[in-house]
Amino acid sequence: MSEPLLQAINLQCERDKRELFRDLSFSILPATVTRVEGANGSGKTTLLRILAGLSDAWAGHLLWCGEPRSRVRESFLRNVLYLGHRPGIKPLLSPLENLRALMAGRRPMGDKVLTQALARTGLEGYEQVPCRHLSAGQQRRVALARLLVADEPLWLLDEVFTAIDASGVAAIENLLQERAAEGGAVVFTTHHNVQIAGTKRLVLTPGAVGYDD
Ligand SMILES: Nc1ncnc2c1ncn2[C@@H]1O[C@H](COP(=O)(O)OP(=O)(O)OP(=O)(O)O)[C@@H](O)[C@H]1O
Repeated sequence: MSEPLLQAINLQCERDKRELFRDLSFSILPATVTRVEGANGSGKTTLLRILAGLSDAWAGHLLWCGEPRSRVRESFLRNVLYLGHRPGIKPLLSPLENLRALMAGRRPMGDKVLTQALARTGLEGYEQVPCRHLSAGQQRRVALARLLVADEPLWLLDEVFTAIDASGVAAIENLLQERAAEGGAVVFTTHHNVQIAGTKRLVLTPGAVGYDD
């Protein structure tokens, strides 16, 4: 069996004196898709932000490729892609400019490849339009184009299906499944009814956590 990319051991998180989770342990293996589930406010976004290294409001241990994450932070950050529940798109910039910005500091990539990624998300003809003139779903698609040019082995995706139409949802389902088939690991949250074969479930409920191992 392959080694885990990410291991969480006895994670604990409290917000405003309310415990969101404790003794939360799980492993994220290559070639897997994991869905984090739970009611509104159960801590899904909080957990993804902790896993992405964007929140310090936790206790416990996180290992990246078997090493304490804090010791290999740079390597971890190079190898993880996080898309938050807001599209993170700059409204004054065009889709192409936004995609260039989302790729900043990563693998250099020419405009031709980025334009093709935008076209695959249905944004052909909108490459140069300021994003503030795009619909909510189109803005979300700009962020999703980032996935099409991603080679990071771990994707952490918070509510990326929001505002996406039915054909877009099906395309993302396929993309995540393909990603896992290529050996990548995907952890995602959604309130949508999403079907991805073989998806593991990590369920956050107050006082208890379920995980398919
Ligand atoms: N920065 C913060 N400071 C204080 N409390 C916070 C902070 N961020 C989140 N919380 C609290 O933590 C709890 C969990 O929030 P979180 O956004 O992780 O839930 P969620 O499961 O993603 O919810 P939803 O399904 O509604 O998106 C909420 O009660 C929220 O108020």
